[in-house]
Amino acid sequence: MQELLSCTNVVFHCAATVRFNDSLRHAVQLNVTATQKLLLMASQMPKLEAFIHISTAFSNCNLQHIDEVIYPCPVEPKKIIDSMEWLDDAIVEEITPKLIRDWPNTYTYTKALGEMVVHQESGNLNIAIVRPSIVGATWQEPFPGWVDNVNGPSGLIIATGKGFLRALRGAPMAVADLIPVDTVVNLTLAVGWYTAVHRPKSTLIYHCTSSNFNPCHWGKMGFQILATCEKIPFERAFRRPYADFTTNTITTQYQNAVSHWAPAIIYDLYLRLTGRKPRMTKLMNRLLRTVSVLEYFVNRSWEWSTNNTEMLMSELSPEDQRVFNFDVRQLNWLEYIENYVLGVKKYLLKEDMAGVPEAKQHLRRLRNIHYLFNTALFLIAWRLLIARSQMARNVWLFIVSLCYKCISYFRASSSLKA
Ligand SMILES: CCCCCCCCCCCCCCCCCCCCCCCC(=O)SCCNC(=O)CCNC(=O)[C@H](O)C(C)(C)COP(=O)(O)OP(=O)(O)OC[C@H]1O[C@@H](n2cnc3c(N)ncnc32)[C@H](O)[C@@H]1OP(=O)(O)O
Ligand SMILES: NC(=O)C1=CN([C@@H]2O[C@H](COP(=O)(O)OP(=O)(O)OC[C@H]3O[C@@H](n4cnc5c(N)ncnc54)[C@H](OP(=O)(O)O)[C@@H]3O)[C@@H](O)[C@H]2O)C=CC1
Repeated sequence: MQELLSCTNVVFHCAATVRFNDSLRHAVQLNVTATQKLLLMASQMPKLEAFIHISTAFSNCNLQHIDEVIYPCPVEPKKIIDSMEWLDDAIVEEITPKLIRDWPNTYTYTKALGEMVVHQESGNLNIAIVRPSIVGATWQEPFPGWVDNVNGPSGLIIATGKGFLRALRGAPMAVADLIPVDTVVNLTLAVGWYTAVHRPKSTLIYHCTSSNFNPCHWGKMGFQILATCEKIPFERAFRRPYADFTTNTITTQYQNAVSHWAPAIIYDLYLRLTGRKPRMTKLMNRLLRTVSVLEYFVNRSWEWSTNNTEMLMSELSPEDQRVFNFDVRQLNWLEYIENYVLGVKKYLLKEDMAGVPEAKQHLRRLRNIHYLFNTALFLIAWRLLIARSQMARNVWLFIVSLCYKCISYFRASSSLKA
């Protein structure tokens, strides 16, 4: 502690819980109280030049247009921190929806409270806030596509590539504000430099977002994820990668029943019959729970103003602009997403490129099983229909007699030619 207090020049405060469904108590502890404690600690650092707080572009996701300001919270963070001291877990659980109001989860709500704490308790500290949007794999450094956790889209890319996720409630034309992790790091370092050297009079907020500079949509992103999974498939897929966006509750429920639950139940039945432990329904349950907490962000678009980020870019020397590049106007989304999917394959799934031919062969087998299964299903349905309906029987007789006549005609015409 003594060494930290006496030697630190710049604090980058990134630590947080990023789980959307964390209990309010835990999220407040990590994202609000810890921020307060770190500010207190920072105020005892004589050599401190800058304190950079990492928030999220979604800390005000209850608004549609977000400016580079700290918005007031309905209940003072201090009151929330105090109440966590004496309220028991059951009561905290009960009042959570009332406290978080139109924030979709405890994560975004407590990140907003964290910003307020920074604003109220910064004292004489030289502070800046960075708000990244949805952090994705690297764009350039140390190499394209590097990723090390399943947060954000990465987990859903795995689920899509392995053929588990077939439909997602989302708006294909909604803005997908993804930002590569190396861009976030570069911008954060540049903010550290600017804040320490230029010492702005007020706390500056930097939106580390892409849509203002180079917008991309979920439709385009989903399409490229599928195209890459087709070209370089993941190993041992459950089904062929195919997915689509659904737009209303009825189609979502239909897709969940037909494309998610039915295959999982059938597969588990097959596992049981072959003496193995069923696991697919459990996995599907977890996947759909994850989807349900993420889909809020795939159904809406936000606008972030980026004046401070643009100002920072113009303040850097040409050499620093190159070394600490955060200009996403140069980013090619299709190339980036392809590298992202390959990074997920390599660094998260630990799959080797040497296994690609076998993975492709596996997809061909899955396609044949799919055709066979659909044909069998159709024949069974047809057979049941014929047994029950006179009209279906008449149609069936008509088709059979038509086929018979065609065959007789071709036979007769070929024997005439001979
Ligand atoms: C025209 C063609 C169209 C084609 C369509 C194709 C569709 C293709 C798909 C496209 C992908 C689109 C992706 C959209 C994703 C949008 C993401 C938006 C995110 C907004 C971010 C806001 C920015 C931030 O500031 S926050 C940082 C992001 N935080 C997170 O992502 C955290 C998310 N995770 C959680 O909240 C929890 O972990 C939760 C709720 C998922 C599960 O919690 P639970 O308490 O049940 O258990 P855990 O112990 O936490 O985890 C259990 C288990 O799940 C794994 N897991 C965690 N997160 C994910 C994930 N995102 N995806 C998959 N799996 C996940 C976790 O690792 C655990 O696994 P174990 O094996 O048990 O360890
Ligand atoms: N991922 C995203 O899409 C976005 C993330 N952010 C923000 O970026 C920051 C980093 O997030 P991300 O890297 O995604 O999340 P991770 O969960 O990967 O990282 C969180 C970090 O916080 C540390 N941490 C958690 N709890 C504690 C604790 N009690 N004491 C000390 N350290 C702790 C973790 O340390 P350890 O590894 O030792 O557990 C880890 O290094 C967060 O502030 C998040 O709000 C903002 C926008 C988007």
